[in-house]
Amino acid sequence: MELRCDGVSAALGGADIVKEISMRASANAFVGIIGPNGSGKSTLLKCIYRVLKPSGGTIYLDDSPLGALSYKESARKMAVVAQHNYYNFDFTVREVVMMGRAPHKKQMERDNAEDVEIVSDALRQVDMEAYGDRIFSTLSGGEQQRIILARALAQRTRCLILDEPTNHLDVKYQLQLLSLVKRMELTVVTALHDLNMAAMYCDYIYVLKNGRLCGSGTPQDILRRDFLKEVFDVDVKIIRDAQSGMLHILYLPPRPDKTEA
Ligand SMILES: Nc1ncnc2c1ncn2[C@@H]1O[C@H](COP(=O)(O)OP(=O)(O)OP(=O)(O)O)[C@@H](O)[C@H]1O
Repeated sequence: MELRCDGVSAALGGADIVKEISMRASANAFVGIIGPNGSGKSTLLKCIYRVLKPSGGTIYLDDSPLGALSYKESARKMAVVAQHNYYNFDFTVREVVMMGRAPHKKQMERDNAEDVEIVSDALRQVDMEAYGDRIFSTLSGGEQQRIILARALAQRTRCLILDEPTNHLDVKYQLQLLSLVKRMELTVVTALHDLNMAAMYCDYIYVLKNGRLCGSGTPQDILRRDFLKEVFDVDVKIIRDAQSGMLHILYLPPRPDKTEA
């Protein structure tokens, strides 16, 4: 499944936050969106997962404009791991993951044996099968994040949208989550802060600054010293591992401002 944004803009509180963004995640590609705080990554993703209506442009899933699909139809094609997940009721973990099955069911249709199996499978994939009966709100931030991924996996979609999915996760589970998603060969669009994770997992990266696209390319194209300085205002050293060819970004502390002395 391909996901495409054609000149997408979004406004919030009367301000233009996302400005004419065009991007594409081809079938089964792992695409990262990076950029400084407030650059518009979440806002663009919210347009993609339909909690925000773009003020301009069109988003396509394959050849269907999102607006032509019902919410249920798009939820059968695209699952989301958003940044904040709160429930007003004390749902168990299993109930939360079962919500991922809703787009595949008629109103009031009961959960069947296949749903139960899919939910158990999703919990197993995120290493949380022992937590099924726990109350979701009592889990730690990282545990909740893994359950929200399980809910998205239980949706069994070909496209996955992730907004900072590694927030709250310790390094083992950061690697586990991104490796799991990568192995599944879905079309993935994810906002990421960690540039080393972006280097490891992304096939292609889009860079946002002040709501505009300011670069795109493979990790090798994008993760360059001068460009990262320009976008993030940080000094870095880029190291390429001789064996794996993998890029590592070493952050250098800011130099003291000479005028301060
Ligand atoms: N409801 C709102 N009204 C006005 N401005 C908003 C609203 N929601 C978000 N913004 C602003 O839009 C800008 C982009 O926010 P967004 O959350 O998309 O950025 P981001 O790139 O995801 O940031 P971060 O890396 O900090 O998560 C920010 O400056 C934010 O303050």
